[in-house]
Amino acid sequence: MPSQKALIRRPSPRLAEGLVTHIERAKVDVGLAVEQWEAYAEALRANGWETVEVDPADDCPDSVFVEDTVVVFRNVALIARPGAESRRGETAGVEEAVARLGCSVNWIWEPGTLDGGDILKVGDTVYVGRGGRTNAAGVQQLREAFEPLGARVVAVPVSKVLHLKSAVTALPDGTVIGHEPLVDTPSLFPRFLPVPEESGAHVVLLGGGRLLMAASAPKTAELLADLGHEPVLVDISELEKLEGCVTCLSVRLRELYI
Ligand SMILES: NC(=O)NCCC[C@H](N)C(=O)O
Repeated sequence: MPSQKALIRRPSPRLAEGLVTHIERAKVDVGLAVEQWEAYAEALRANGWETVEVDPADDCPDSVFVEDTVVVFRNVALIARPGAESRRGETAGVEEAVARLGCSVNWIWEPGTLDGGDILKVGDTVYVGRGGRTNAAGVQQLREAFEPLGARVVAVPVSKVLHLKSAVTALPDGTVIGHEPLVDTPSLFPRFLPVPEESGAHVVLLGGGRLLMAASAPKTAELLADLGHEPVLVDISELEKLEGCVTCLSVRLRELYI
């Protein structure tokens, strides 16, 4: 049976000190952020996902954005080497969690840097954003790790947002969606659908046509509902103040057979 597990990580009490790169810093209400994170986790569970909490990393302000620390393809978990030094302490706990779940573990090594938020999987195609956090050595190491497993790795420039998946994600049918002003090269994707809001570009595939999306993208939710999808909205406003998206708050383990 394929597993339906999702890794999540409780926000650090130091969350408000998290990094901000492409937007102005705004005051984060940590109590509200924790409530929003709990509602996000509940939405995953209500839609058939078993949530698995990685041990908290209270000294790492950005640790709630667990997606950035690992990329899973088939049964292999590639432990990232975050482009921001302040996030490197996040990976040890995640390595332990994926090993406990039965993944084979591999690593990005110095001088490579790679953030999980720069990876978008569409079937066996693995898009990787070469931007502020993922460097050329990281892209090369990703190829070496996943191409032997059947992945086709496609590198994509990212210059306008933090991560590739801040700019684009994909619908269940493989159509890539993005807010065009923030996508460097939409023509790189075989099917591209522009969406009207920045956070509308972020969808988590829950299964059965359901899409977990941020409440800050109501027009996109309407557009996608009109195309026969089923948006499930969650308010993550406090996490958005730190450039977080619905995608970066979990790692779905879809292909792990256990
Ligand atoms: N995958 C993601 O979009 N991650 C968001 C990370 C936000 C965090 N404040 C950072 O700058 O690393």
